[in-house]
Amino acid sequence: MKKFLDDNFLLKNKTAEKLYHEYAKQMPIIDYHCHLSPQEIYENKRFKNITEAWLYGDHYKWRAMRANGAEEKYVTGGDGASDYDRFLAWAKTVPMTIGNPLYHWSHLELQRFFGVYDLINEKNAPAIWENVNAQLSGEGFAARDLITKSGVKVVCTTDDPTDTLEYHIKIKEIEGFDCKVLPSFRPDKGLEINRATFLPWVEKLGEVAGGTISGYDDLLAALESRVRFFHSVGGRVSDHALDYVAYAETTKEAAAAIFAKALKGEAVSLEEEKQYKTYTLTFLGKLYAELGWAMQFHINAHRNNNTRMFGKLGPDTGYDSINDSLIAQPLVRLLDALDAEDALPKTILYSLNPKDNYVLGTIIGSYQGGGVAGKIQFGSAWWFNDTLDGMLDQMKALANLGLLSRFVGMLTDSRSFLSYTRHEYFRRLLCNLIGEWVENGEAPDDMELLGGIVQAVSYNNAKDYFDFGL
Ligand SMILES: O=C[C@H](O)[C@@H](O)[C@@H](O)[C@H](O)C(=O)O
Repeated sequence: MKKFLDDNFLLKNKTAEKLYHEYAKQMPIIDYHCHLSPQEIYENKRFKNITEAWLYGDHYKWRAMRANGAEEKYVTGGDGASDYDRFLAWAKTVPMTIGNPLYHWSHLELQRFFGVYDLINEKNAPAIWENVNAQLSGEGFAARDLITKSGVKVVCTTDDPTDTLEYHIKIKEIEGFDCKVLPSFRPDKGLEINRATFLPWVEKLGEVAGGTISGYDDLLAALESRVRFFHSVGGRVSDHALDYVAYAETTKEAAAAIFAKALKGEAVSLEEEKQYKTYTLTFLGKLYAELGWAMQFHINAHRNNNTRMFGKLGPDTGYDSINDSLIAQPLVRLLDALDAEDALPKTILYSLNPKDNYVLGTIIGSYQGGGVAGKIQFGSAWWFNDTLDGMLDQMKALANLGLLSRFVGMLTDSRSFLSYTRHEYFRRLLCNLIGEWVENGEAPDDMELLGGIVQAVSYNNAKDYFDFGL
């Protein structure tokens, strides 16, 4: 029987072991999509205990704790629940997460950052609490230490166009911090024309862009000015949550008329919403292409399902799920509208629904070119799919349909500074997948070729693909 979480964790043959230990393991990390706070990075946040580091913002853990019957006060705090109470509730939950990546991630994080090899459970909780907190209170466990220890060379945070990016600018001045912290342009609030957040956001955009937005031309000019500002601070990626993919034939005049209706507080139909989103997103896509950015589409999330809890806790609190909208036709038409003008930027397509794996894996082949290897990417298994099965399915679909060798690889998409072990998790799976091909005679035992591909998918492809200036 294989020992739990040993050096050859997830590596089931000698070739896989060789590929991981001699090629993947030492590669740095480019985490091109996450939700870390640039302020916490700049201020070099210290964590008062493992609860703050683990449970203050991780809705993956929150979902598991709720499913395990933990009272909400132990999940998201409040009602007098102490940090130790919350940690103990998590420690009681972990053994019940067998089969969920949380079980592996939690133990990997204890091992890699704190040298703790105890199983996480109620019995060991007091000792883990004491040991880890003692380390967190010492040197080497502040936010930037955890990034540096993990070999991270780029962190792309997720930022609203109205953000001042003050912390990204300040971080550039920090001596000796060998990691770029770059903003990602996330203009969802400016696309979601039918949400309550839209008009307040337009007003704020006008303020930061230096002029009242009284029409669609003003909006587009303001969006462009913010894209160029993000670019000036080092931003090279955008990110769009397309909970459904909108496409509708339209014109600038039609989009402008729809925007004018919204400004007046008039109802905008779904068809009009699609027209507004289509024109605005293609406007942005052309700008991304001009600037050499990579455009990310995160598709088919079904968000904030629990109205009662959304009212209490807000978004990204563990009440989301997978959407099952049909994406092929609108997505092809959106991408083709840009490509038709030779203005399709580098694009990374993620869907939360694995039913879309072969749809995305084939759509990307329709728009490759421009002399850019892997220009259009099938993005890594995302959120509910960054599991062993989900990541394997995505990589196998990409290998079957496109070029796994040109994949820009994993990201954490996390709000926790301890999540970099997700890259190790991914790399082990990648090495085992390729190792099995070799052991089965489906790939040559050519370690120069395969080791090169492993290092490319682990780091070098992302280094070449994104214009991060590495
Ligand atoms: O892995 C989970 C993610 O952090 C999830 O919360 C994000 O994907 C967020 O909803 C987004 O749209 O960027």
